[in-house]
Amino acid sequence: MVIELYDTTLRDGTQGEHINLSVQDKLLIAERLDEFGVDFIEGGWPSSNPKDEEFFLKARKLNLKHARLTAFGSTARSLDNVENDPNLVGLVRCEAPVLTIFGKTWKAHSVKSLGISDDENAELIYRSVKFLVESGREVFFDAEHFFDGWKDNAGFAERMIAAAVDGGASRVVLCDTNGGTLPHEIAAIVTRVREIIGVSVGIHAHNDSDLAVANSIEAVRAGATQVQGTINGIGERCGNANLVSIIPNLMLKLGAEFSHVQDLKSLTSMSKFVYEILNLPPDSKAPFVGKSAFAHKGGIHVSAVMKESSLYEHIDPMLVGNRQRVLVSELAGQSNIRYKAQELGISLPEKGEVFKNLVNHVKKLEHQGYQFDGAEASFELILRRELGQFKPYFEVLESKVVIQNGQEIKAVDQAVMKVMVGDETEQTVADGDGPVNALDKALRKALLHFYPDIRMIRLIDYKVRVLEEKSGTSAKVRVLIESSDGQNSWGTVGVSTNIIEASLQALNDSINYYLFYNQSKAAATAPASEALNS
Ligand SMILES: CC(=O)SCCNC(=O)CCNC(=O)[C@H](O)C(C)(C)COP(=O)(O)OP(=O)(O)OC[C@H]1O[C@@H](n2cnc3c(N)ncnc32)[C@H](O)[C@@H]1OP(=O)(O)O
Ligand SMILES: CC(=O)C(=O)O
Repeated sequence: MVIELYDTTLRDGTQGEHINLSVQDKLLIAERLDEFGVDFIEGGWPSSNPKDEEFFLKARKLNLKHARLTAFGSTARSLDNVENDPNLVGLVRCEAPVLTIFGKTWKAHSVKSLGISDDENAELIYRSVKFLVESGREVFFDAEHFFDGWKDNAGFAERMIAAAVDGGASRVVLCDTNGGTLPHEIAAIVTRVREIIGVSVGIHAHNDSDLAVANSIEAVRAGATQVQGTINGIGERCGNANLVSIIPNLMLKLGAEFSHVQDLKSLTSMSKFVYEILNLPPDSKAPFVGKSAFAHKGGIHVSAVMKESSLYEHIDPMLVGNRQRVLVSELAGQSNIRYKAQELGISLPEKGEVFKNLVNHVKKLEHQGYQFDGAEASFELILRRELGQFKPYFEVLESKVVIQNGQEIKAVDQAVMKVMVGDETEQTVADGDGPVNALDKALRKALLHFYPDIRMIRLIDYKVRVLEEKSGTSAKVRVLIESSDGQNSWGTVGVSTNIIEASLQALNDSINYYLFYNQSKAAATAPASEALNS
């Protein structure tokens, strides 16, 4: 079965809260969708705003390999003015080869929203579609609220899609506009429509019941041959059906084919690309493409996955361009440690006390508040230290932070740091914007003389979590920091009742980790750590 992929990220996707795309953003996403193999790219509603107008103007220069650009709009506003309706005229003028218009197929909408009779609504749909078809375009009809409309008054709903087909629509796309329909209802209604209509049927589902992906798949199983949706499921309210999940489910589980999607290896990078353009953080829990989609934490799972991945993975992550990961935490068993060691290229004995000791050590530390699944670099240092492969590059002998309050002049905090490297000691003072910044600066300043490369390290994220809220200001805190050298990033952790001390632990690990890899690199040992590339 060959299914048409219709992407509406650039139209319905932008109806989602916090989503805003510039014309340039839209052009970039359109090119990427084409590269991936999407059949139809709905670029926007040309007459509804100047941005979409400009997009269609500029999109004429896109060199799309497979995809056909599609413009969206509504039926005419009035039967008196169909041929001069600004929205329909705008669709014709935008020069998109395919035009999709939506019309009312739920009687309540026709009556309450448009205030017209059944005959008038059917006529509005028929004449709007016909006008566009006569302009020489292919026209798809989005049957808005079709499932709610059909359940309320099937005769009305079916009459409206028949009017679209009479007008020349080549696809009737059944829309679950309010997203409240259940999968078994979708299957039954799509089956019924296929029996009575002479054109291909599509599905456009919204996710208000968290069922948009399931509903789209049910529609395909019932014979729909076009699937509409958005990348990462963005869209009005709870979003549209997520193509990033629909595509691999259809291809890998149902054996469906798409005309231009050859393989799915670029699915994960396409999802990330769209998040990047949207300036939104990727959803780590996203099925198929999220960072956690194939991340195993429980020891039982890891033990089995090491024997055979499919025991706890529904597909091979590489098929969609993702990868398997193993996390180390208080829920780990010896298998997790063995896996991480293998990943780091560390050879360990098959059996032995070392695993047991490490598991117990990690569990104890997590009980104290450490969290290693966000701080894999700190875990790696523990592992290597236990194996005698790592010795700290420096020792902090003394640290002191002076917090200044000033109302008239800008308050600047100051840190004093004394470190020992080999037999040498170094003492420095540094000012900072806040105590942690002062501490960070003082530590680097003290070490720079010994390790000039550490000037490359940047702190890119700093998170503090209070662990025992009931203890008030004497509560333990966990500090997680993410550092980067511009190419790689790594996470480290510190825990203490003193936020400065917790921060210093995390900073310590961060610098030690960097130095370890930098020196290994110098010694031509390729770093294999996941943490370094997370
Ligand atoms: C299910 C969907 O997602 S449909 C797409 C929804 N997307 C959007 O609305 C985004 C773009 N929309 C817009 O920019 C504006 O709403 C516009 C330009 C389309 C219209 O703006 P305005 O003329 O100011 O009208 P407004 O938005 O207040 O109301 C919508 C009008 O369209 C009418 N309308 C709604 N559906 C249809 C339809 N299928 N056919 C014809 N008219 C329709 C409404 O009845 C209402 O008309 P009224 O003002 O005479 O009551
Ligand atoms: C057309 C459309 O976007 C909908 O009915 O949801």
